[in-house]
Amino acid sequence: MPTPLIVSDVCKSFTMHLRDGLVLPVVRNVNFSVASGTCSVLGGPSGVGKSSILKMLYGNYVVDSGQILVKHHGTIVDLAKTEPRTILEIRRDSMGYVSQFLRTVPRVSALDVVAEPLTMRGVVQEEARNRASDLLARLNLPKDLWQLPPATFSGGEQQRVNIARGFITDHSILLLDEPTASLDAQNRAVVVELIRQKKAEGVAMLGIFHDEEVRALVADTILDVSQFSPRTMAA
Ligand SMILES: Nc1ncnc2c1ncn2[C@@H]1O[C@H](COP(=O)(O)OP(=O)(O)OP(=O)(O)O)[C@@H](O)[C@H]1O
Repeated sequence: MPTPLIVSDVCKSFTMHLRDGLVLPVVRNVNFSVASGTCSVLGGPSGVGKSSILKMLYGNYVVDSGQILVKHHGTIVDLAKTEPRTILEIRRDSMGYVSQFLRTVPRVSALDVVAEPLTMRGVVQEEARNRASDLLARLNLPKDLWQLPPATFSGGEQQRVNIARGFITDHSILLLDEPTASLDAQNRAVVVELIRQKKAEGVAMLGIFHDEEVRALVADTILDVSQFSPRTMAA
């Protein structure tokens, strides 16, 4: 499959069980694909459903209907219908996600937080740590922080640990949820360079970037999510 991510006729609504089962439709008939070596950016106004789409694609939100086809171990899997065990396998081997905020684990050093996606896939610890060091250095995280757990790091430092953790793998699909939100100009430029490198390696990326300058530098396509919003359809 030259296109590792295809989203077909996906609909999603939220049911508010504490509000007498009120149903809030969020997106309808979502159709798009992301080709290898490209970065598509989800656009549209606040609340239109951009983050919800990323969360559906990562398997955090269940969809009402439609298909989310991902390339995994040489086959095509419909993530919308597959079992949780396969979703975890897809996350480990095929699809990465850089969230806006780092979920810290007590007592695990920043270096090992970054190295973990590789050790989980069987890379020996020394090599994984070397690759983690390269990325942390590239992202200008001070070396004296590498052995510390990131819980007390600043917002921008935590985000850089998170970016390093997301970019360390060779996943063929990468989802990016505002990876540059808390970064200064120097580190934003590093992230733009990392994204370009992933494109050259053939990775299919889908992201949310509110920073227009970064968006212009990385986006091959901008997908206006308003076209999938029942609210704008009704307006
Ligand atoms: N877990 C949830 N339960 C109920 N409603 C939700 C949930 N997650 C999102 N929503 C609603 O879905 C709509 C879309 O939210 P979403 O976060 O996807 O928008 P967005 O386009 O990413 O917004 P922003 O640019 O402000 O981050 C909003 O109206 C939001 O209130």
